[in-house]
Amino acid sequence: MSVGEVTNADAALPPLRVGLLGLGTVGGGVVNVLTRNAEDIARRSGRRIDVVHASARNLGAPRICPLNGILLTTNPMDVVENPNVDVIIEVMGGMTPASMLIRRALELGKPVITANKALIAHEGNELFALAQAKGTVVAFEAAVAGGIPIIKAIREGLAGNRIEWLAGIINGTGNFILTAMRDEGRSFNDVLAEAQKLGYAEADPTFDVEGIDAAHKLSILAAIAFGMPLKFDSVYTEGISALKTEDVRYARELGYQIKHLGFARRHENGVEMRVHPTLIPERRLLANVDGVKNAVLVWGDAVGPTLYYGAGAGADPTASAVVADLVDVARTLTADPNHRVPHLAVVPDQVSDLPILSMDDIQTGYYLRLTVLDQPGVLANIARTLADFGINIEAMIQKEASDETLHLPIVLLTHPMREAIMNDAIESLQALDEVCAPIVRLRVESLVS
Ligand SMILES: NC(=O)C1=CN([C@@H]2O[C@H](COP(=O)(O)OP(=O)(O)OC[C@H]3O[C@@H](n4cnc5c(N)ncnc54)[C@H](O)[C@@H]3O)[C@@H](O)[C@H]2O)C=CC1
Ligand SMILES: N[C@@H](CC=O)C(=O)O
Ligand code: NA
Repeated sequence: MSVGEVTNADAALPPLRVGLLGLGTVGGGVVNVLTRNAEDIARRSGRRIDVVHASARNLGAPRICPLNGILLTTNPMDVVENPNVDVIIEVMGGMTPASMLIRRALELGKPVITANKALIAHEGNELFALAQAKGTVVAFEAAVAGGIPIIKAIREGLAGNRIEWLAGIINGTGNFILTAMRDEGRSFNDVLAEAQKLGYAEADPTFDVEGIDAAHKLSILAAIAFGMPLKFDSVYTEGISALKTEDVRYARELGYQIKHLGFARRHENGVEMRVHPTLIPERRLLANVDGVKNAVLVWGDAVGPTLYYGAGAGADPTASAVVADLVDVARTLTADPNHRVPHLAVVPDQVSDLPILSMDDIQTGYYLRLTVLDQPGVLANIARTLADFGINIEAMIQKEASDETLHLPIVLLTHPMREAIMNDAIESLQALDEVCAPIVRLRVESLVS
């Protein structure tokens, strides 16, 4: 028998029959990967995996994948209810009707694989409990950082560690936009349109550019890293839409890249969770993650830092994660449900609610850009105001006034300080007579390797 043949696997078990909800970027990618790699996948699963039934809104729409042998419908519930479907893959997106369809599948005892981070972030706690009660599973590797196997890495590969913190570039569209704006000088809207064409963006791209998608993903990462329930509503969220190209330029002059970063850290008194544009020293690996690539840095007490890098969006990379979940499901379908890897990395009765720290209590360095009147004493006033709050300046650049208004930009980096104190300091700086435009504030992360 040649290496590619799967005679034994075929003989051992009947094919696993998959119902696919959604035939867009990810759904199409799943069919392509399952078709292209059918033999390898069967050898790993011990059986063939066939998509037998699929739903889409418009059956006449152009597809990126072949549809031979797949029964098609516009009604996703037909797929869920089909007794000849063993496993459901939900790659439609959105809350409704995805939530109702997944719940029905779980009620029927069918394992569900989903790429829907919005749904997991909002309803994961309930969905996991339902799956548990029905002796089945919700798998969601594709929901965080696309093709990077980060859920598996944290839940299984790092299971011996106390995870202290993690930091990640976890929105491919946002990173694609920031990179193209920086390297090609293209406009925000132009690059966003390209990300949409390439299938990277969410159906509502506000989710990408306002940080909501990254917040969904961060809440999932924090839950599995710290063994706590999903708490999407507690993630402090800022996007990239307000970011100015001059700040990207000034940050580079100071030796930093600006990335949209998600950060979660466990402290003695609670957990910090935030996503926002962040200055990262350019020598760090995370600062050099460009385009649609994502990366997640996880710090475990035993292993130290580990870094996971790869495509954060796109058809085949996301399908890679969905199909990996499918192989996991195929391998464990007949296993005792209590022997499966728990949804949130700890056994269900050990999931413990942890308090979430207010942004006032977090501590980072800051980048401030002040627009000031070009007159004597302005620098001294700024330095004195910051000193009044105990804030040290680490670096500064002062530019020429760019026009006859004599307004000039002053850019500062500060040492780490509590956010509440920095807020008060910014209010005082803003009140100075010489400061003539709203102060721009960005956060600086020096913790990341
Ligand atoms: N595109 C990407 O790179 C990634 C996407 N995801 C997630 O995967 C999911 C799917 O994303 P895409 O494939 O990009 O979306 P898409 O818009 O390309 O495809 C969605 C598919 O679902 C169908 N659909 C949507 N709503 C429906 C409804 N109410 N009834 C019947 N069919 C419906 C559409 O007809 C289409 O076939 C989303 O949850 C998204 O957040 C996750 C990781 C990466
Ligand atoms: N829109 C998302 C898709 C993957 O999760 C992104 O750009 O990261
Ligand atoms: Na992933």
